[in-house]
Amino acid sequence: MSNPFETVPATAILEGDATDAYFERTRATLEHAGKNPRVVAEVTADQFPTGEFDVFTGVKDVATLFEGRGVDVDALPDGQLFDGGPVLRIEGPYLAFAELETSLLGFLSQPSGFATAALEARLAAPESLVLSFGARHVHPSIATTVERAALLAGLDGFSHVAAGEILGREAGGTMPHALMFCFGEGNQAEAWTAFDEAVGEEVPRIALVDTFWDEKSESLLAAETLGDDLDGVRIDTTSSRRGDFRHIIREVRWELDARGHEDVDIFCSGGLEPETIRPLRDVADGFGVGSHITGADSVDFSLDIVEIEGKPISKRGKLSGVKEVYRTADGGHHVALADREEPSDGELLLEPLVRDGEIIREFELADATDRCLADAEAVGFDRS
Ligand SMILES: O=P(O)(O)OC[C@H]1C[C@H](OP(=O)(O)OP(=O)(O)O)[C@H](O)[C@@H]1O
Repeated sequence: MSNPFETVPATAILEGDATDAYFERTRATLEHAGKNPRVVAEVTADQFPTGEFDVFTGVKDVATLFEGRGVDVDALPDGQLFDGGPVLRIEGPYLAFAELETSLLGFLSQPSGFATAALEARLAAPESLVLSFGARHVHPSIATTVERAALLAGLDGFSHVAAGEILGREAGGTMPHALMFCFGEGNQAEAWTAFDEAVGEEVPRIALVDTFWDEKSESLLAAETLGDDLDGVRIDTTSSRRGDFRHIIREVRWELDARGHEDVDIFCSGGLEPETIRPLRDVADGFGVGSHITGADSVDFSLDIVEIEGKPISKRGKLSGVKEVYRTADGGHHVALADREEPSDGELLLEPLVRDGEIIREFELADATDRCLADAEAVGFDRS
């Protein structure tokens, strides 16, 4: 079978078949009527600033989508934070891109949601190791999307191997409860020893210590078993057994230190949210975050024609006319009509992405991460 998982292939996306049926009917109707007006269309989430910022990403795939199409596209840089107004603008004959709307919005909406949630986790523990562990919660075909969004928001790593091969980054992680089960209760030391003997020396020795006995007992046994080979322990305590999770971590820290294991790090995972990470960041060394990122709401972008044959137009509730968005010196997000005076301290945010079908922007993930973290500071991104 050529498509055993029934996923939409890249060829269908590029050819405009990954579209809502009514766009095909729109093409048939406009061609029948001999209409193909020159338009300006804008992608927005909120017409006016709301005071809440989101991370913009997915624009690399949008550039690929529009390559070779006879239109001009401007967009925010990858990783830019935004709050209202256009994040992307298309100019050209409407039928040059009509069917692309569905994929265009999909490429932006879900990844921007992932990246915004990942930024929340990142800023909940700025000095800690924070890893993306949520690939298991999404369809395998978008695992790379999740992991790229996590890296863009500044997370330190991720778990999905195939995504790592695409992104050019080594996937990481610790060990699953399944490994402990296969050795059985009472044989935890055998499991950790076998792991230490079996995996490459570059792999951190982080023992999972919450499977059968309490976290302190298993942590001390792991330290006694692996000695200086032990890099850390992972505590993934099920919520029904957590109680005062911070106290558990402090107790494990105390008992490890009391026995000379100050170098053994403590990692936490399991249903972690920014509000649960913040109280742990001074007692734990790292966090694995999954469902907070993968369960993020998509950013509700829509594409609206705002000018047609040079004249402003909009549907009720939307704002007509070609706009620009600016980062102001006080970290604000200013939206204004493009033909009006720009704010004196405003930095224009929309930049050329595609010109007459040619991609004219480079995409370096590290640059996007730097931009994301710098802008988060500039705007005072705070979801606490
Ligand atoms: O989605 P989140 O809840 O934030 O966490 C994702 C973590 C937690 C989960 O633990 P388990 O479900 O116990 O899986 P495993 O036994 O494989 O560690 C698994 O280790 C993932 O890496």
